[in-house]
Amino acid sequence: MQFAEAYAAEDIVLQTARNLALEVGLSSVTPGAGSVLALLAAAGNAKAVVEIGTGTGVSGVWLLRGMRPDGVLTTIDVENEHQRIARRIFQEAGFAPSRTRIITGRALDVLPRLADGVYDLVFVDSDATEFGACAEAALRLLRPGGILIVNGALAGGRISDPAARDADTITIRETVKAIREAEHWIPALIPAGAGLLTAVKL
Ligand SMILES: C[S@@+](CC[C@H](N)C(=O)[O-])C[C@H]1O[C@@H](n2cnc3c(N)ncnc32)[C@H](O)[C@@H]1O
Repeated sequence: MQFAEAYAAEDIVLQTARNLALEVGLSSVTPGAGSVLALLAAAGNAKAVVEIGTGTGVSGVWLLRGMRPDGVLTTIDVENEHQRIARRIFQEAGFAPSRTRIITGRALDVLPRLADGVYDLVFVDSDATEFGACAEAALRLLRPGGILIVNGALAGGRISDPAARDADTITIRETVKAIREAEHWIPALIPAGAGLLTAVKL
């Protein structure tokens, strides 16, 4: 696992974004998880991507690096201050402002305003108690063949501990189960970083 994380080398821009996240008390996707985001964005030839939980832009930069050169990342966060940092990071990473659509607001208020069936990838990395609702929204937003990725799917190692009954773990457990059982998803749980629940929409 350590080797896999170290294999995904991060440049100075990503290191800066990661350090700024720590300064404001935020977690970011690990380098290993980030490299999976770039891989899946590239494999899906992603042009239109939705990210829920901009943070300071670590995952956004990884996604943009995997997306098509004309792709647009729509990224949502409730905290304007986090997005202010992310905007600077995207610029420092060399992405034109036209490559990002940065929307400030609560995910469940913003997602209904986004168009149906036109997105290639939806990445969820915000409030765990809303993961189920975000996954449902993703089903509407994604085109057939589009990819859903939910970060934090291992619930900090608590996912398989039946004694863990906190709200976050319960929602994550229910979301992981619902996606495995639904006929419209082809799922895989990738144990990179905090765990990436990944599913392709049929
Ligand atoms: C773990 S951080 C995201 C890190 C980012 N994806 C990265 O790897 O660089 C979670 C972010 O979700 C935001 N957030 C929390 N609840 C939210 C909600 N209901 N709607 C939108 N954003 C939310 C927080 O403000 C925070 O910036």
